[in-house]
Amino acid sequence: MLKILITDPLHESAIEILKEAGEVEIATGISIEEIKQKIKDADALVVRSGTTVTKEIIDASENLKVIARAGVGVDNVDLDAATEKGVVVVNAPDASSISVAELMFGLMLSAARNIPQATASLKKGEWDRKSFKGMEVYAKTLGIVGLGRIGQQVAKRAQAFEMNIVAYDPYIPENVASELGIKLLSVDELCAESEFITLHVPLTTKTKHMIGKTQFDLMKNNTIIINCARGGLIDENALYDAINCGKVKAAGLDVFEEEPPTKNPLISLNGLIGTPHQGASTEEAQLSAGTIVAEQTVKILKGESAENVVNLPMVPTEKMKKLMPYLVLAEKMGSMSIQYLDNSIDIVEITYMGDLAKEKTEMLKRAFLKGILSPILLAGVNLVNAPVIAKNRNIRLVEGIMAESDYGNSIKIVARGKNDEISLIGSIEHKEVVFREINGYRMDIKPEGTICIIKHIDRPGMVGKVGLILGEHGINIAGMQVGRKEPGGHSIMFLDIDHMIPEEVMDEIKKIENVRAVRAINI
Ligand SMILES: NC(=O)C1=CN([C@@H]2O[C@H](COP(=O)(O)OP(=O)(O)OC[C@H]3O[C@@H](n4cnc5c(N)ncnc54)[C@H](O)[C@@H]3O)[C@@H](O)[C@H]2O)C=CC1
Ligand SMILES: O=C(O)C(=O)COP(=O)(O)O
Repeated sequence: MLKILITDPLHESAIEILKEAGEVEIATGISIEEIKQKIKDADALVVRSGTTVTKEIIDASENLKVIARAGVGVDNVDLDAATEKGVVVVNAPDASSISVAELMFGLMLSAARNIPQATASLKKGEWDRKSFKGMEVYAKTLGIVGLGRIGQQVAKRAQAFEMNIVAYDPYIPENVASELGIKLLSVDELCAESEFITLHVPLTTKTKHMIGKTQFDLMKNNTIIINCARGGLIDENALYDAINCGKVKAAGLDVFEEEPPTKNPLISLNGLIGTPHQGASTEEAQLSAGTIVAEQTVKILKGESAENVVNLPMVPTEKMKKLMPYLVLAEKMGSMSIQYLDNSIDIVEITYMGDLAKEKTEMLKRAFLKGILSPILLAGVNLVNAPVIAKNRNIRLVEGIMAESDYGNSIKIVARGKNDEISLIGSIEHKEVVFREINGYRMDIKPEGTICIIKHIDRPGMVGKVGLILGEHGINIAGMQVGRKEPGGHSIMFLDIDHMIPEEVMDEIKKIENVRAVRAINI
């Protein structure tokens, strides 16, 4: 009999579906040590956001085949550890979009009209009609950060309130925004123009604290900010100060950097209203998320394929084994391209060179697209769905082959965004991915961890100036390469560094004379 372990509250209908596939054990609110014990002989683990599925937990399992996340964000599941162990991870990416969008309006209207404070006063027996004067949302500007599934649902509903909608999402094609009647802005412009701001991006190294002191300083007085995505998107200390000084009239938070927010000073502020991570907690969303992942779990346990697979642990065929290092190469090239351009990609030319020109390259194309999409969509992109998601995001891909190459079996890509382009040639050396050319500069880079790319004019002392700034901030440089085409011309500097570079340090480097652009890339 198969064993299915459930460690977070799940909809009854989902439990019923799972019972048909095996013996179900429901153990919510248990410690990591208890999960490690219980998972030993489990075939499936079903969670929501309450359980952090660490490598330690995954490694403690002996039979585990599937981890099901009954919701959207898989940031609580160690995907690499699952893939390494051959465990499939599934989620339900669309199930709660409408519920989250509706909660955002609940919080927005509550904040605008002081509904929670007025209710509390009423319950105390008071009849205070003066203290809770609010503001209309009609004709006000709503700034939506992240125009994905939830952001678009929010936009549609905001139109009914006749709000003026602007958005920040550099990776969304302009026509998607214009069809929704939305003006795309930079995040700083959005902060300066909006009366209401709502966040709908995933938490990544790039989005962490994307709303901090600089953005609060740009806001109008009495801005209302709503966060139903992830706590870490807002610098909570900066929000505390912004509420206290009147920049922010009210914040409506469903999510917090640390949950539950027991020691969070924000909670005591009158300008803070909130809910305990309730975005997906509706009958409809839970029924949908629960049954979707339960059905997927049953399919995987039966050895069938499922639709919402987040990772793709494959048992490679002999042919695939040969291509495997090139799949990693293609994915890293995709990841590098999107992070370098930091904007939507319109067209990619991909050329398979050397013996790769004779291979079936469909999987390489898919791996490249997965590389482009994963840094911005975080979860839910895999080799199966990457081409469809890319098509929906208007990414055009042109493939070609070339028998001759300076680097043997290698891949060349040229990716064009709105304002810039990148070309890369990569190959495999001693089983490792190596980037051999970047924008026509010969290089020898093993793309791993954090890379800082600096475009500059070739002048004496550039390396020293950059090194000094990084050193002053305690950032260690593990390796460095500089490429130039001719003395005194355009150059490119690659730094292999130990940590992600904070935004303010990037800004300092940007200010060095003759520096043209700075990018921090995480691979
Ligand atoms: N409060 C709750 O209970 C729930 C919260 N969520 C959270 O909501 C968030 C959004 O979910 P979805 O809309 O389904 O995701 P999605 O993947 O459909 O959309 C995210 C959008 O963010 C954009 N984006 C990525 N990086 C960006 C950046 N650096 N700057 C600006 N835009 C960027 C992407 O291009 C994409 O359009 C996720 O973090 C998810 O975990 C989801 C469900 C329930
Ligand atoms: O689906 C998500 O990303 C959520 O944040 C919802 O989390 P939950 O399933 O309610 O614990």
